[in-house]
Amino acid sequence: MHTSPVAILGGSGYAGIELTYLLAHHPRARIEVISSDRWVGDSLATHLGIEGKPGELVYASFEEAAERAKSCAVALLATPNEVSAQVAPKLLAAGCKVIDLSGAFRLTDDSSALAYYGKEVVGAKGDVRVGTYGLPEFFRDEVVDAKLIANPGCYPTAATLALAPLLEAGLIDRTDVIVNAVSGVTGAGRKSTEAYGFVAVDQDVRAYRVLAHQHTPEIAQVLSRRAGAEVQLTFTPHLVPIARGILSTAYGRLSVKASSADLTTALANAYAEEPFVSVVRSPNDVSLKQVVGTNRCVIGAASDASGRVVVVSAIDNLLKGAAGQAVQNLNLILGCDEVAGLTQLRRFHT
Ligand SMILES: NC(=O)C1=CN([C@@H]2O[C@H](COP(=O)(O)OP(=O)(O)OC[C@H]3O[C@@H](n4cnc5c(N)ncnc54)[C@H](OP(=O)(O)O)[C@@H]3O)[C@@H](O)[C@H]2O)C=CC1
Ligand SMILES: CC(=O)N[C@@H](CCC(=O)OP(=O)(O)O)C(=O)O
Repeated sequence: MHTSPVAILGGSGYAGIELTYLLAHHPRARIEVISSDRWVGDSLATHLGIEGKPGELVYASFEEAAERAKSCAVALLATPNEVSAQVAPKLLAAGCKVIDLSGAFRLTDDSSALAYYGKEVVGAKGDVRVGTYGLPEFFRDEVVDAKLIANPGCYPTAATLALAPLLEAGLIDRTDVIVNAVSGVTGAGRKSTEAYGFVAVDQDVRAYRVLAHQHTPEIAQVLSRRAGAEVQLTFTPHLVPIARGILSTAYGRLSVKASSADLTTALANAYAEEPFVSVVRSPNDVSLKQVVGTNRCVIGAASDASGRVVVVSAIDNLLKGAAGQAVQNLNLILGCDEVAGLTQLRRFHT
């Protein structure tokens, strides 16, 4: 079967490694070039145990890979924001489509982009300001024809999948939405600083970047677009001592009378045709073990007599929150089955 050549830049990072596993034996894409300055010259077999011909591919320096990527059909960027901001315009100019896993091209509002990502990122983007937001469940039709896809952030994927259908249906008040979420440590990338080391995170839980996290404007942007009016949001992320996974708990207020069953039905109807989103009977039925190692998002909602709404959702930050979603977008761009390469994933349900 015909396979399209793709490039992975940032192949040695947590997200890049997941991309490599997902694409090494993909039915419609083949990794033509992959970058890692730390592993340059080594093979995929050496570091990841990938078998057969794909395992023989060797990591190229970023500089070389970025050049060779220009002749690929699609480049997947699993690089820091400022690196993506700089390289994406060059790849696009050469005719290569880009799926960027960083946050560099997600925010449509320039002042938010500047405030949360800084001059270095915004300045490097040139004329290419923003990408098509690659959340297939909401923007599939745009993704199919996109040249630059801004792959969503991990927290925004979990939070927006949970809340958007309820806001769209006018079931919850858009002026007071709260999201608390916990993330595993891989969410921070391969940082070797003391703050992310085993001793620092083990037996500890903490909130971080309170009222200042870069995913706040991203979640608000997507929810506002779906709701058709501005959504006011407070978002607080927490770091927990697990390797991977995000569990998001969203709070809202009913704007009309609706039972837990009504909310569950609204979500189930919204995602009835979605291969990667499951709606369960109760928020108590959502857990990380259901999703880690898969491209799935599991969602459960409930309301009480006071009008309080709670929606819990879970994803694997490295799959539905990063590499899995990127491959879902790649499948759409390549015109193949959206679930290609994403259905045989492992689950850690022990
Ligand atoms: N981790 C997560 O859960 C998620 C991550 N993302 C985003 O995906 C991107 C990758 O994240 P993650 O895998 O966690 O990050 P990592 O820190 O684990 O990996 C970063 C990768 O980028 C490469 N790299 C680092 N600096 C440079 C540079 N200056 N020039 C070229 N290459 C460079 C590294 O390669 P080497 O050192 O070998 O050269 C490595 O392969 C980031 O933008 C992140 O925000 C998005 C959603 C979720
Ligand atoms: C635990 C942890 O540190 N998580 C990261 C997740 C962000 C991320 O992965 O970056 P994107 O914005 O590209 O999605 C953070 O909070 O910054």
